[in-house]
Amino acid sequence: MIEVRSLTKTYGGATVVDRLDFRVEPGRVTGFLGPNGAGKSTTLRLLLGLDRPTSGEALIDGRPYAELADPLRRVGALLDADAVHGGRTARGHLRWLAASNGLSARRVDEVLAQVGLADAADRRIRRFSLGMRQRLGLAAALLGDPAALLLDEPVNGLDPEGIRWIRTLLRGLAAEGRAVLVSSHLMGEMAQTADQLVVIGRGRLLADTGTEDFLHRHGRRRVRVRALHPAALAELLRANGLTAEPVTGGAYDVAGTDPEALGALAAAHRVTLVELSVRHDSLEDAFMRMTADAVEYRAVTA
Ligand SMILES: Nc1ncnc2c1ncn2[C@@H]1O[C@H](COP(=O)(O)OP(=O)(O)OP(=O)(O)O)[C@@H](O)[C@H]1O
Repeated sequence: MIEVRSLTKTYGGATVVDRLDFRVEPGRVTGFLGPNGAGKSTTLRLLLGLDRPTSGEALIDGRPYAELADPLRRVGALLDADAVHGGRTARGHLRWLAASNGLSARRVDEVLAQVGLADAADRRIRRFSLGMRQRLGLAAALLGDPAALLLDEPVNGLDPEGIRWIRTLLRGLAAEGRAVLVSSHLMGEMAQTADQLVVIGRGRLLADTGTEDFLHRHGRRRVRVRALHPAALAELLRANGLTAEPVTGGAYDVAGTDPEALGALAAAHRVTLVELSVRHDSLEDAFMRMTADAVEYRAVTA
């Protein structure tokens, strides 16, 4: 199990990770989200013993990474897919990793097949596309058959087929009872992949909740309505004090009401509706709303 307790990291005077507490439970995919610079990579690096906490703890199975006797069997990680020697072949790279960690060479071919690289096993890594390097990084993470996985942006650079493949892989790994922590900027993807979301901003925990619950709490629910005569509808909404946002095609998204009430209102005023439906915010909308205050550098828009 992966756990951070009051984890804090400062660089110079800047607090990058600020008293962070969360756990990554087995059997679930936990999405690790936050704006650029929120501290996600730093947290993963602290968990993997690549940096030391200023205070607090980053634990794998109750111990700091450096104290694990057989780290590759406990936790697999993908931080930077380019951190490999380009002159090696995929098989050569994994064999070296297996040998230096006391793992069998047979396992190398298993993970190459698992990530779909069996046919490219003897090609030099420098000739690999980014997507292939991501797959190789995942193969390395899976080498020790670990109970926990820490993956930093694993879908970076993957095409839609690759993204779908990773989603299926991660869901399968969680279904096998592993704890999977995955950072990503692709909200649509996280909404489909993660059971749980840990959201941080400026190093602090903003949310640690189920994906459905997050959407329920931070996403808005609005009614999309479109009328045969948009001007008549706009006037009706205004006259009834309803907040309506115009969207494409002469439709409006209306807050603070439901389809039944809006339909009845339109009927009572003989406004003919041609569309009436409930719209839920996407995870991206909900995330943007909740992290708006925590964005370190917000783009200035005209
Ligand atoms: N070794 C370091 N020395 C000084 N500052 C650092 C160091 N590593 C990270 N930082 C700073 O810590 C902050 C958090 O960085 P981090 O990479 O953890 O964020 P992130 O959430 O992973 O961001 P992104 O989504 O952009 O990858 C940034 O402001 C970064 O500049």
